Amino acid sequence: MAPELVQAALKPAGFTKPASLPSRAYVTFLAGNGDYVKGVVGLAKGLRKVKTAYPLIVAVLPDVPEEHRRILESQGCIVREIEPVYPPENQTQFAMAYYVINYSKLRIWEFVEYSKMIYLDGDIQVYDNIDHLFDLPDGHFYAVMDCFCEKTWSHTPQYKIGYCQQCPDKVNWPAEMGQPPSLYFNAGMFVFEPSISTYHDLLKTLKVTPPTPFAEQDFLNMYFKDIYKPIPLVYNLVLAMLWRHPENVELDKVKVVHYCAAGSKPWRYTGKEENMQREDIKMLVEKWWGIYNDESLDYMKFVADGFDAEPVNLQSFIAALSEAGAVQYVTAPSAA
Ligand SMILES: O=c1ccn([C@@H]2O[C@H](COP(=O)(O)OP(=O)(O)O)[C@@H](O)[C@H]2O)c(=O)[nH]1
Ligand SMILES: OC[C@H]1O[C@H](O[C@@H]2[C@@H](O)[C@H](O)[C@@H](O)[C@H](O)[C@@H]2O)[C@H](O)[C@@H](O)[C@H]1O
Ligand SMILES: [Mn+2]
Repeated sequence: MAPELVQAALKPAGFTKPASLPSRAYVTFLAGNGDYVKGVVGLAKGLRKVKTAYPLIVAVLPDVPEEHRRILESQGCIVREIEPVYPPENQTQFAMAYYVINYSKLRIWEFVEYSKMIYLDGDIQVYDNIDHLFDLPDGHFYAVMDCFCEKTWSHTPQYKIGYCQQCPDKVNWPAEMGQPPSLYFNAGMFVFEPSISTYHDLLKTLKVTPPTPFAEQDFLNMYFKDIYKPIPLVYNLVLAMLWRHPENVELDKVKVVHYCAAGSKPWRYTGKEENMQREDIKMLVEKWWGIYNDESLDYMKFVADGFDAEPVNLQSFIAALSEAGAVQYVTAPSAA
């Protein structure tokens, strides 16, 4: 079989990459037995639609039921159970009470079989291929800058004076308040390098860090402050930007949408909350459902379609693999 067919057949139809390629993967986090599993299924199908070359790992807490794990595996995800991570005893009022479970995201630094990973919240959708982010130089923490203008920030000095890093010239940071806040990222999407030493240091540092309203997002911003590098907003559109900083948004260029605004989770969307009747919000929610409901993106269908298109004689296929110098391939589920 022609080598180019071998390559085509090896595209994202569930084959792991030869050991020689750097091991990279997308990773998301799932907790509870509720409806966030729909978000993760949507994410897996969205990554498949944009033809990512990498798998999607789902770090699940023990409370994620077997049935949800099976659903994710049937969508080509690699499911890995993690233990919860709790912050030190505290009286903190988290911006959202459930944020306390988000510290468990820290376990993904332990996934050292991968040299580089892109973390994506389960309420994120990827509409354009972003695999090129894996090629960003090592040694930094890449993420998109957040916005401080939503009520969820009303506890902060910047909110109180109307300062936001998205428009730093609108309200100047008063000298009497010292230095303006360091650049602050949204922790719903980031590019990072798993490392056992960083993992242990994260957990050790957490033990002595009083929790704050944005939980692990605040903690990660503090921890990675010196190596944080902002990446363009197209890689994580925090929906509030649409009404808080429309001048910073070119919606047709956005590659990743983060459905984090109150009422915007597509699988729970009612349209009743503030801003949820906006045309752009309704379009983005519909776009998310279009992928979630697209059966051609279901893993088994996608793989079957991929092979049906080229009736492949398995023996000649394996012979062609060895001809092409390919190492022993093992089929492994992947979101791709
Ligand atoms: O009940 C929950 C709450 C949160 N999450 C995970 O934790 C992430 C962060 O929570 P969320 O996205 O709701 O925070 P937001 O970005 O909306 O502040 C989610 O995307 C999910 O991946 C989950 O799996 N189950
Ligand atoms: O646990 C804290 C969470 O903090 C962040 O969500 C916030 C933040 O984006 C605010 O800026 C918005 O105002 C707010 O709506 C939104 O929920 C992350 O998206 C999420 O992954 C997680 O880290
Ligand atoms: Mn989120």
